[in-house]
Amino acid sequence: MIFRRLSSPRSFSCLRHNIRRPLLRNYSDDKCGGKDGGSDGKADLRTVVAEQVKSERARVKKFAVEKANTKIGEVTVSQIYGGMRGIPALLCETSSLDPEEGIRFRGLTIQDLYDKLPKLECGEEPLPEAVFWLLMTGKIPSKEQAKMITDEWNDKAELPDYVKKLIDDMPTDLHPMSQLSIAVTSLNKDSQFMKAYKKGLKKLDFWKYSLEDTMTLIAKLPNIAARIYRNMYRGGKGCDEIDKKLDWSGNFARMMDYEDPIFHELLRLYLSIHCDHDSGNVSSHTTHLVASALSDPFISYAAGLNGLAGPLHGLANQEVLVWIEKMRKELGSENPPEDQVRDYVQKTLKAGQVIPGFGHAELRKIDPRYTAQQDFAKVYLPNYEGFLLVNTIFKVVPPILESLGKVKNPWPNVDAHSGTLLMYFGMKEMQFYTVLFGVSRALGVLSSITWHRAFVIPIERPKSYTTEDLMELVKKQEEEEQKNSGKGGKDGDKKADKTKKC
Ligand SMILES: CC(=O)SCCNC(=O)CCNC(=O)[C@H](O)C(C)(C)COP(=O)(O)OP(=O)(O)OC[C@H]1O[C@@H](n2cnc3c(N)ncnc32)[C@H](O)[C@@H]1OP(=O)(O)O
Ligand SMILES: O=C([O-])CC(=O)C(=O)O
Repeated sequence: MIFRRLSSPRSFSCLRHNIRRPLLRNYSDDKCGGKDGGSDGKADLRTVVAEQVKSERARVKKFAVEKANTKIGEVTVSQIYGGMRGIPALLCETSSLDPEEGIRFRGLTIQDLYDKLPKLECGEEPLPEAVFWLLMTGKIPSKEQAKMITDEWNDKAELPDYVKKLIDDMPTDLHPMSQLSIAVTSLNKDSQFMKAYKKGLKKLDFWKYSLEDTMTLIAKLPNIAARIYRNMYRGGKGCDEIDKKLDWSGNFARMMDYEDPIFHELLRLYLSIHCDHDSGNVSSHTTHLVASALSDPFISYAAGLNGLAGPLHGLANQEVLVWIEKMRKELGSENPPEDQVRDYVQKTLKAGQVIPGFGHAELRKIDPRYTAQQDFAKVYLPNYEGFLLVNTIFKVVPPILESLGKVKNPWPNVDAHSGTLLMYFGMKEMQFYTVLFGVSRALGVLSSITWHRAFVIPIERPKSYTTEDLMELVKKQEEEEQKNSGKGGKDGDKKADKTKKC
């Protein structure tokens, strides 16, 4: 799979051969983006969503009532002990994950994001603002609509003083994901959802106030994350003012002190592709679970961030670089040869550790988010030793994992690539990488909260069993089956006898 960037002449004339361009500021005049985004391509997000909520609510209600008793799956004991793989239990309007093909955002592949979403003038990467519009509405925004999102997020980006102080007072050796989660949690002081709820908000209006909190939260995320970054790695120095001519990613990059327009493009790509991965993954499911108790969007998303901070989930992008750096140190080379990398992989496995960035609980092929990043690297950093090493690892790891005979997916996931790209542009602080993932994930999980509230989905409360209860349940079921097959056997014998007589 090769993403548009490689074949697009625009990428060569505008960016690739002109790397020292000033910051990208304007929305492009090309044909990307359409009238599809809302009636005439001019309607604002709230109007478009309000129209959709009316019609979708009725459609979903009709379906859910008419098909209430239709079975769509069964649950086995192994699924209960095995992390609930494959149990069809969750709703996700914003994206769907096919194990072979990878993610689709509201039906669009990553390639479609390149082809269809509006971009900045001379920009190649999809704009996260446009991705957000897509996730919220299922429609492709016009440039004007994407710009409305940029403008609103820029207007709301300023942090309250108490949040600035809270971040500044945190120890700089506290993991940045913990800092992000704490800062986001503190924002719920001004949650519009909770304020309205306390006054007796009607269920059917829950979504409106969730959407308001969503816009406030996403707008402030770059400011929070960049402040954490500056405190931890720049001695608290640097700019925290929004440049209203820049987009969400451009401002985020600038506040972290990255001026290179190609890094801004990388951030647009990064923040677009990490946004959503259906709702079964830990961060999305956690956010949904907590939100189902009518916790406000700030604390629900903070809960999701805490899940993202685990090494088997989002923290894997940090772990990949930690692992690569250890390998380089031990092998004494920036780009060690294949046979040495192979030995190092074997050594990691023998030590009982996983190879970070490989494998997936749901995907069964190369993650298209990995491929999108690889294509970016092929254009902008083809000879970078870090990228060459990523390619060597890509060659070496899958056959080894396959040979173990137990790994269901030996291929790289999104985390196998992201850190190396950041490293190339000078972001060497690996601990920070998952923060970028977390900022992006807000786009998907917060859109989902709004839609789940529009559909008035109740509090999540699946049934759980003790092992004793489960054994008893299975025993009874087996007895029942035996009894039935016994009956079936007798009937069957009679039928067989009749056939003989005939
Ligand atoms: C954004 C994301 O969250 S993407 C995932 C990021 N995480 C990583 O990259 C960490 C490395 N990968 C892994 O640990 C796993 O592949 C996971 C957590 C992603 C998926 O886990 P599972 O669905 O349980 O994978 P699977 O069913 O293939 O596991 C079967 C066995 O293979 C092992 N395995 C799976 N992936 C790997 C790996 N990359 N390296 C070594 N062993 C692995 C599992 O640990 C398990 O071993 P066990 O039976 O001895 O316990
Ligand atoms: O889908 C998953 O389980 C993990 C993942 O890749 C993501 O959340 O982006």
